[in-house]
Amino acid sequence: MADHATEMSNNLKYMPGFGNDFETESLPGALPQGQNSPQKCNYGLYAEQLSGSPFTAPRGTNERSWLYRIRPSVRHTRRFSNASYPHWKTAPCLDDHSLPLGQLRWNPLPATKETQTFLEGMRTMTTAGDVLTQVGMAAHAYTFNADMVDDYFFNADGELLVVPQLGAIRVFTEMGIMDVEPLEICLIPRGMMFKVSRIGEGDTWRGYVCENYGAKFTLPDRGPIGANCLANPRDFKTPVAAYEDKETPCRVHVKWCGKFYVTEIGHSPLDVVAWHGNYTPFKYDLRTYSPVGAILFDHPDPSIFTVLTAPTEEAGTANIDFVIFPPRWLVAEHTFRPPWYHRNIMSEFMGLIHGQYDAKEEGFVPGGMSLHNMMLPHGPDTTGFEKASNSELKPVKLDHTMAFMFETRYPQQLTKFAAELETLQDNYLDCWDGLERKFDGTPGIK
Ligand SMILES: O=C(O)Cc1cc(O)ccc1O
Ligand SMILES: [Fe+2]
Repeated sequence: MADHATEMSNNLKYMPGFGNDFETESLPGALPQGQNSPQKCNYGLYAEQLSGSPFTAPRGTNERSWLYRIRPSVRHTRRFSNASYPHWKTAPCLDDHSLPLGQLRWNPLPATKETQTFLEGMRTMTTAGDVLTQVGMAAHAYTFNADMVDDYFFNADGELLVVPQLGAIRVFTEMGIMDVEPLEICLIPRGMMFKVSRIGEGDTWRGYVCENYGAKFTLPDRGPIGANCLANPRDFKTPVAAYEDKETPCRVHVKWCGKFYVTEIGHSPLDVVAWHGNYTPFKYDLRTYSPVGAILFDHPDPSIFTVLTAPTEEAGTANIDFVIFPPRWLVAEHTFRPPWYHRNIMSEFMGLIHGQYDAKEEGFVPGGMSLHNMMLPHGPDTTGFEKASNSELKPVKLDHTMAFMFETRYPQQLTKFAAELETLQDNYLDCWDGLERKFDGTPGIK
């Protein structure tokens, strides 16, 4: 398969379902039947287990896959040397910078000037928690303009939730290939080797990544909503097995407890011919999310738009919620329809994939980012407030919009890069300037 694809491939096959036990082989008979570890595997393949949960995790959260590959992965990680990706930071990271506390918003990362790959183009905006105790997350933004051809990567520190915003990407993992375009997301499990290449033409490919150090992302419970709507399991797509049979010099890059290493090998590590199991990458089309909302009055909490949640031991207190704000009908009567003004114990990192966000029609642009950290007040800008307080409340389709939030229980620490980024908006706070006192002590609608 060529590294630079001109368009998303219709030939790639995916298997539907969230957390299913899948099986797939790219050569007939490559997958052993009835057992995991035959004395000798067909085609001379090596059998290898990849564990995404402790062996003893309860059945409902126990995840592992069996990979049948040309070489065992001990042959893919020979003698590491130190490597450096200075812009990819890991918690705890209390970078020294002089930006005081505040609500923050950025325009998109500037386009890449040098040639760089997905790995080289990763820029950490915030970190939270502590990778050494497998708690917390990092919010990254990326730009890149070159394919990873003979360069491969795995992240031992957490799974990666990739949210392309500009340009489609091909993610070739050990377990198969996913083509992912803006308005789709994909998840690369912790420890899984992969490379990313560009799809289509362009100057810059751009997006966001949430690195989850904690328990894996899963579907939120629906409670009284019942068995359907929100993110439906069948819309999650896991790739079928695909492999590269390539005997050329390659490099495997690793991130492990915040440090980077690289190893030189003479072949591709993406050599899995068949696999079965439930520890897998997947992609998901955000357009298949079925939102449920207020159908009479008031603005519900954004948790109704949770696509995936990464839980902690404390009930209802997520390490990360991945929340989207998709197109939807607004029908609530006698209601201020956009988000209310609020302060939140959770910390909110937001991005805009496409269109406009209803609380901030100006200033929050596609590819942009905002950070409303623990307990910092925020809400609609003055224009949004005036518009929503005075508009006729007929049913309105909120269209051409797709914002998202990485919301974490842990305060998000700004990196020096984010604090000094040239696209930081100095005047963000001005968006609330016009919210003047209306109260004059007399009753009545003002
Ligand atoms: O702050 C934001 O824009 C995100 C958000 C949206 C919403 O509808 C309610 C709460 C909330 O934090
Ligand atoms: Fe908020």
